[in-house]
Amino acid sequence: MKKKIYVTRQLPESVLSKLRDQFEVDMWTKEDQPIPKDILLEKVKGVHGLLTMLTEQIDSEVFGKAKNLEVVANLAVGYDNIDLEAAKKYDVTVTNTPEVLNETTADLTFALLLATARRIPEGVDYIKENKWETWSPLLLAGSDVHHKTIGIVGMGNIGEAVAKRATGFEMNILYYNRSRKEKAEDRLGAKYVSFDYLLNESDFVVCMTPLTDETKGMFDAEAFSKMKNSAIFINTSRGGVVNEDDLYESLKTKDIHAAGLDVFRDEPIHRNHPLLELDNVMALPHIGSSSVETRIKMMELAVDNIERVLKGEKPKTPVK
Ligand SMILES: NC(=O)C1=CN([C@@H]2O[C@H](COP(=O)(O)OP(=O)(O)OC[C@H]3O[C@@H](n4cnc5c(N)ncnc54)[C@H](O)[C@@H]3O)[C@@H](O)[C@H]2O)C=CC1
Ligand SMILES: O=C(O)C(=O)CO
Repeated sequence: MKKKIYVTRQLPESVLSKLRDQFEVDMWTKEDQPIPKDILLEKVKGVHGLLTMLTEQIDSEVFGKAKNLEVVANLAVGYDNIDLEAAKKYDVTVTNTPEVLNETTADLTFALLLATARRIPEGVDYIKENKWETWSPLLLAGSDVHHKTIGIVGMGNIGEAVAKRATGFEMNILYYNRSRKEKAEDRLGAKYVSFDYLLNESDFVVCMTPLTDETKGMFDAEAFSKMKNSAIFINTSRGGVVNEDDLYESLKTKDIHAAGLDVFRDEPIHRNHPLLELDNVMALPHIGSSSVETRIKMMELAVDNIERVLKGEKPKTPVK
């Protein structure tokens, strides 16, 4: 009997065909919507492999129902949606998709930084709304990026790729990380500093940490109050690292200058969310790694991980 795999969102057949040859594959296909929890809890019964999106909470309830489960392959590098303790308890391997998305996510992070600093969306709207009457000296004047100080919180794979882009803009690079990254310092000229120093000194504060118990809400009123009034905050990691009420207050009172956000505590962010009312917020719908090439690489890696585990081999990218 073939082992069973359940995929929680419709993925291209070109990627899944590799699995279909060897396993029985079923998939949630409804209108590109996340699978409702009650259906997921039914579907996982009897499956050996689960290919999940970051929209699913894979918690002890799911593990408890999935008696045959051997592997959860998450289509993301972040795995805060998966209860690792429960996975361990039920002896299930968890895999993610690191590295293949580094450059693409760093591109988007830097694009968001540039767009927020130089007010690009406002410029686009200005023309579309037929407001442009003449060139004027301070029309939509933004903040410079080149030669400014960027502070990267979480100097991991993507943090380093962001720093690499900052070198092209001849920026002064500060970073704060759980541990010092001496190789990155040598290669990128980045300086390891304390969290407080980074907040005090940076013109751009970029968050690139995973969401963990430690990082949850680390960007709160106290952190924002330490930033310059001219500081721009960029978050492409996870919304949960930010206290969104505190961010709103800091932006509203111009305690910090602006924010570029790709991620939110609750996704999709509600259209009436106060942050979206602010002119100094640029919001994107969690598209950091979203280029066709990279998303396909992520899918291929997730498929490869599932295949390996179900064949009794070591996966390429297990979550440790
Ligand atoms: N917006 C998007 O579409 C995307 C978002 N992400 C997010 O970015 C995160 C980072 O991804 P990678 O760079 O691949 O991960 P990584 O594991 O290579 O890097 C994370 C870094 O954060 C550091 N870190 C962890 N806890 C910390 C703390 N409390 N204080 C300071 N530093 C801490 C780690 O030491 C590590 O260097 C992912 O976990 C994910 O949540 C990743 C890809 C796309
Ligand atoms: O990989 C992740 O963690 C994402 O957020 C989407 O690529």
